[in-house]
Amino acid sequence: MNVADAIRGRLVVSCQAQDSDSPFVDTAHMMAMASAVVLGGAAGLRGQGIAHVRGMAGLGVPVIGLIKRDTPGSDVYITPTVADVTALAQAGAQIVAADGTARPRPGGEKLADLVSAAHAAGALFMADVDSLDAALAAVDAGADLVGTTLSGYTGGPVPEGPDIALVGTLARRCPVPVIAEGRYRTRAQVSAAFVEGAWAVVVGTAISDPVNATRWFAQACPHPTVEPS
Ligand SMILES: CC(=O)N[C@H](C=O)[C@@H](O)[C@H](O)[C@H](O)COP(=O)(O)O
Repeated sequence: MNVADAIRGRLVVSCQAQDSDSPFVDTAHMMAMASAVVLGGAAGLRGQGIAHVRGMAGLGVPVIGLIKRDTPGSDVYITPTVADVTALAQAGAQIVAADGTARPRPGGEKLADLVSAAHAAGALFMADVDSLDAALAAVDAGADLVGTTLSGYTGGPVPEGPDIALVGTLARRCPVPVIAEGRYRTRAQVSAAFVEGAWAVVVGTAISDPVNATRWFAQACPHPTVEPS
């Protein structure tokens, strides 16, 4: 079975430490989290950074790897460069995810350069997009999968819920698997994405980030939470 087929119709869990002071920055702690979600039925993992990707690659399910890094003069922060793509594939990511928006990349590199680097290293390429236009351009550049990961994050306020409508639009217009990702918090949202044609759904924060998930619940309480400094 190829890697894309292994996640078809199934849940992928993104295991990322969103806060620099999260205990899950530590690779051993993150491997405990990743092992737990595999035990619970995650058919794939999405991981950030070489150390975490290398660890997750030993857990027996496909890994979507990315590197988040700020780059001077560019808004692109998910796997900005060709070198990042190669390093992730060499660390064991069978799918490398990178920013697939129309925003200029650092160093003038093109999306097609990143796709070629992934393929040269034996990995598939997932374009994290924010729109139909970006998805179509990514497919033209050779992307193997497109994800709605960056919808809501490239301008204006970040919406509360996932962009399920974009999943449907991409599924109808793109000849590659469409991965629903970004702000999936409930089982109903996951089911709705599959109805719209999602190939797989990625859930992150709601499952694997207890720091931010705790904040959501704490904010619903009548007394404000004072977070430890
Ligand atoms: C926008 C961006 O940088 N998204 C990142 C992509 O890898 C992660 O921070 C998200 O946690 C991931 O996409 C899963 O989404 P959610 O945690 O909402 O389920």
